[in-house]
Amino acid sequence: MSIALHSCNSRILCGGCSNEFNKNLQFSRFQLNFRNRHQFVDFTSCRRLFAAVDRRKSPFFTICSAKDADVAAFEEANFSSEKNVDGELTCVMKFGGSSVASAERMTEVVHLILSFPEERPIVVLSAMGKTTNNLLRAAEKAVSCGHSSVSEIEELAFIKELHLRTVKELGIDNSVISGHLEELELLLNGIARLKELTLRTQDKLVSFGECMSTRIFAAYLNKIGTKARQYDAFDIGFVTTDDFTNAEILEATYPAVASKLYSDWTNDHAIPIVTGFLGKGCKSGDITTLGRGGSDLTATTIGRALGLKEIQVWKDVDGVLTCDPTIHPGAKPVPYLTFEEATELAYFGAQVLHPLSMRPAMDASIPVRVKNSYNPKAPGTLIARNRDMTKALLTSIVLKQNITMLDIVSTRMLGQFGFLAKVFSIFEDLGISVDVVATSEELDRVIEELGKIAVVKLLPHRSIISLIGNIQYSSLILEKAFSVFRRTNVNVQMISQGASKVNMSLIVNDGEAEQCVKALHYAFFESGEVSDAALNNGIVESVPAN
Ligand SMILES: Nc1ncnc2c1ncn2[C@@H]1O[C@H](COP(=O)(O)OP(=O)(O)O)[C@@H](O)[C@H]1O
Ligand SMILES: N[C@@H](CC(=O)OP(=O)(O)O)C(=O)O
Repeated sequence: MSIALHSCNSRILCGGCSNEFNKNLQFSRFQLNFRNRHQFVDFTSCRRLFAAVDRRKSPFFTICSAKDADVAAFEEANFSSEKNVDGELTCVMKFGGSSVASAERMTEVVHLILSFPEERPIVVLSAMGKTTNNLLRAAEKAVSCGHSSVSEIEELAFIKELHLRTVKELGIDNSVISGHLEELELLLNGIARLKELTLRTQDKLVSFGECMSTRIFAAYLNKIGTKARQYDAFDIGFVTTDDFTNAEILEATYPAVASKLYSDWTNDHAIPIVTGFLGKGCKSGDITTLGRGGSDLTATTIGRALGLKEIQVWKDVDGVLTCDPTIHPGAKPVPYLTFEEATELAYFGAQVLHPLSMRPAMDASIPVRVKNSYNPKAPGTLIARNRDMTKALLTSIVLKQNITMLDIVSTRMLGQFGFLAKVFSIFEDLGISVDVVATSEELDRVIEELGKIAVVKLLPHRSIISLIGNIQYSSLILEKAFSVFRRTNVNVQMISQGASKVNMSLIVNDGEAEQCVKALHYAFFESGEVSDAALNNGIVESVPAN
């Protein structure tokens, strides 16, 4: 006899089961619903599987599936009344630094969460306001100021004052963070004594931001009578590489995190409040961070781990916008994006999302909603696998400034093969990504090596303007873009369409870049001229439509 199990939106279906299995179903529903793999198992394996589920209380197993038709019939017959089981965790809500910058903001966010009674969220928080930046500045100062002056570091005083004031205003006991503040000062003292800040120490240091914001938030929820439980991501299974300041999340994270959060939730329904941005190095066992803005990635990782129905990232803007609002205040929200578009946008410099954050959501096909915690009624941006591209022309304009361009001209005979291979192998040997040479030391090493085979010209102070949109209409987009460049008298120095289906990048001088973005934005999103042209060409308008 064969048993078929199927996981679908937090439901486990069990075909051909004996009553014995049905008894276990309630329990296994939580344990088994986060893997999207399918596999048939026979009766004996299934029995063993459930026995193991019972023994370990925190298992993760492959989900098994019957043919769709069998599953549908079985679902109808057995579980039609159980589709929304009360009490399951439903979504992730991530709030960035700006959303939890003060006691007042935290209170608003708490009310916002409670205004969705149908949701049982896992909450991910960043550090309060600009705490991460302040911690980094404090550490820089500690390196040079001498240990006796650490207590005078302005940023340390600011961090202490902000957190103590918040705790006081929320009416919570100081003890939720006082130990962390003391430890933080001790760590800064250590840095000052050693006159050195390693990347490992830097990660430990910035972790205080998220560790404190989540403790304050959870304590406040508990104080007002909503059960909450604080988690440090590095203690619940977020395992990463040991690349301090830019660690990568390892696969083992998914089952571990799901297991921990589900079993705690099953035992006691307290809202999980998880630190964003942090992990634990797999070899070192030390605290790592996921790169700036990494809390978005924490949120999508949890969403995938638990197979939740939605991941919400709450920011201080009405969603992903047509360009950076600090460059052009006329930026408008983009209602829909694909994962691919959101990834390109983030990768090419839109600060609104972490560049790697879409990956887990994409893998598990979980929609990501970008919302404004200051304006919750705004619809925000919905990011999903597909959207209707027939109406999409240009989605967003992204600017990355202060780029150095390298002009590499071969000193060998024209047409000599292998030149490009050599160029790329130099980057590979140095372990440096071609388009992201981050530090000037890296650049010096690259130039030294390239200088052996080519004449290398450094062209600093350049900007990359990325046009994220529907490359199917690339000629129309470029025609419009170039007419803007011509009108504004700007010479484009390089253009790259690359393999991406959604992005075209252009390089201009830094000094001209912002003016270009504004003019492009006007042409594509404000003037209506693209719509006319598009209509003449038999296609439709530029997004967003509103
Ligand atoms: N295309 C864009 N759409 C929306 N915001 C953008 C865009 N480009 C840059 N930003 C900036 O990103 C900020 C939001 O991201 P971030 O500061 O990481 O938020 P949070 O800290 O709340 O997670 C906005 O305040 C805005 O200034
Ligand atoms: N606090 C970290 C992580 C983060 O994601 O922050 P935010 O959500 O405020 O961008 C940072 O500033 O990088």
